[in-house]
Order: sequence, then C-alpha cells, then structure tokens
Amino acid sequence: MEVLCPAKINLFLHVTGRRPDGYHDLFSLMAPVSLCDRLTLRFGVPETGLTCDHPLVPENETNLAWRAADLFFTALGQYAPVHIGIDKQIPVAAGLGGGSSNAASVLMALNRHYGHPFSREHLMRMGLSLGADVPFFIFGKPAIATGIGEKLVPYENVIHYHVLLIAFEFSVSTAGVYKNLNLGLTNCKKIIKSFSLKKQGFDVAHYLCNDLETVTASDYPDIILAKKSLVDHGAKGALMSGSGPTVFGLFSDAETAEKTGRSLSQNGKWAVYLANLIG
Ligand SMILES: C[C@](O)(CO)[C@H](O)COP(=O)(O)OP(=O)(O)OC[C@H]1O[C@@H](n2ccc(N)nc2=O)[C@H](O)[C@@H]1O
Ligand SMILES: Nc1ncnc2c1ncn2[C@@H]1O[C@H](COP(=O)(O)OP(=O)(O)OP(=O)(O)O)[C@@H](O)[C@H]1O
Repeated sequence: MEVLCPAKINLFLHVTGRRPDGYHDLFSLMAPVSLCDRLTLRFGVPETGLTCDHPLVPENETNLAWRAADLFFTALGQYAPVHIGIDKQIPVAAGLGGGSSNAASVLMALNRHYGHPFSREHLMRMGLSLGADVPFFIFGKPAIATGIGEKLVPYENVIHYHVLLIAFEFSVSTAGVYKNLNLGLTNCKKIIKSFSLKKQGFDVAHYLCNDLETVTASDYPDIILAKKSLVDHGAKGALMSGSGPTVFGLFSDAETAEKTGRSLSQNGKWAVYLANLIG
C-alpha cells in the first residue's frame, strides 16, 4: 500500500499559555501543503521493520511511523507484522511536521486495511499520544488548532496561494524552542486580534505571525534573511513555520514563486520547494 504524507505550515501560531505539564496552549491556523513523503506499507512480511534513507530518521521502533503501527495493533487487540518504507522528501526537524504526518498516515492506512475499525475521532485521540501535531494530519484540511494543537475546527477561507518553502542545513528541537519562549515577549496576539473564523475572503497573508519565530531566529539569523528575500522577490508575506527553522513565502502566481525559488537556491545553502496549500 502506498500513501502520501503531506507537510504542514502554521499560517499563524500564537502561544496563549504554558500548562503545568510544560506543554503550551495554542491558537494556530494550520494548513497541509503538497510537499509529501511517500510511505510504502508491506503486509505479510515475517517481522515488523522500517527503512528510511534519511540520516536523521531512526530505522527502529522509536520512529513515529513504527510507534503508530504499534499503537494501532495494541488498540485492535491483534498484531500483524508490517514493513514501513519511508521516502523522505519533507525536511526533518524543520517545523513541517513530517514525522507526525508519517504517523498519521500509518494510523489511517492501517485503519483502512483492517476495514475501518476506528472512527476518525478515535484515530485522532490515538494520534495525540504520539505528538501534538498528529491529530491535525488525520483531520487533513486547513484548521484552527487550539488546546495543545488537538482541538481542530475547519477553516475554509484559505486563499490558494503558491507556497515557496526555504529549508536550511540546520534543524531545531521543538521542545527546546518552546522551553526558551518568553511568554511575556510574544506579539502575535495584537496581529491576529481581528481574525475572524466566519469572515469571507480573509487574506491570511496579512495575519502571518509566529510567537516561536523570535526564539529560533535569535540562534539562526538566516531565518530573517530568508523572509526578507522572499518579500523582496514579491511574496505577499513570509513566515517561519512551527518551531522552525523552515520559512515559507506566499505567492499569488506560480511564475514569480518559481523564479524566486531559482534565485534563492543559488547561494547553495538553502533548499527550495514549491508547493500548494491543500484542502
Ligand atoms: C510547533 C508545532 O509543530 C506547531 O504546529 C507543534 O506545536 C509541535 O507539535 P509536535 O512536534 O507534534 O509536538 P510533540 O511531539 O507533542 O512535543 C514536542 C515538545 O514540544 C513541546 N510542545 C509541543 C506542543 C505544544 N502545544 N506545546 C509544547 O510545549 C513540548 O515540550 C513537547 O515535549
Ligand atoms: N517518521 C519520522 N520522520 C521524521 N522524523 C522522525 C520520524 N520518526 C521519528 N523522527 C524524529 O523526530 C524528530 C522530529 O522530526 P520531524 O521532521 O517530525 O520534526 P518537525 O517537522 O520539526 O516536527 P514538528 O513541526 O511537528 O515539531 C527528528 O529529529 C527525528 O529523529
């Protein structure tokens, strides 16, 4: 069975508070994008295994995709070995939720293979025990996320921008970024104050903001440089996604996005991906 696992971007991410367990409450607009990993599931194999050719991705039972399979079979009450092959296209530890998307896809693929024993809501609850971003990928469309990211309401007004992603050679730890966030210094609240779930024709490009950006950008000035370059080349807005470091720019036309991608990849340091918002 072959499945595509999309990446996500956070069009805005406001951290509203810190919980006693160290997790954070969010108000975030999340959208899947068409940059995808490709997963191959093989059934009827002698033992469970996983292969992935990316050096930062573990090929053992700690992989989120493997953990998702274990979780599914435990909930099902029966175990069958499965081999998971991951063709990694989504930059790793980059703020694009690649591991979470792989886990969500495994849960959904196994659920389909075994005749839908669990509802989508049940799968989302299962996914939450693997990571805060997993329920979003099971939800599968643009959404306003609250709670730690698991309370999702569909958001249908996203304009279908072309998305140019700029990924860097460095990766960041999500836990580290949240830990270093000074909640007194966040500024998203002001920007998204007038955001309305119901208003039609809302241009998200005007509301791009991410409370985690200053934390990651203080260590990696390339983030600010990449955002500026995107806007200078004609992006309607640019922002770091999630805990970073990947930056995205929103473009109204594909031609300008492509041209910008060609120009910004010339420094040999930045990897550029052209994608679309999905859903
Ligand atoms: C940055 C985002 O990608 C934005 O969508 C998510 O908030 C992160 O989601 P994720 O990587 O699936 O997060 P998890 O794997 O559950 O948690 C990794 C670490 O990030 C921190 N974390 C995560 C989510 C959240 N709402 N508050 C947090 O403080 C916690 O320290 C946690 O130990
Ligand atoms: N299937 C997987 N794909 C990618 N990384 C995985 C996977 N399973 C485990 N990992 C580990 O998880 C870490 C985070 O990877 P991932 O690409 O999901 O980060 P991210 O995009 O920053 O996620 P998020 O935005 O949800 O915080 C990596 O350092 C990697 O070692």
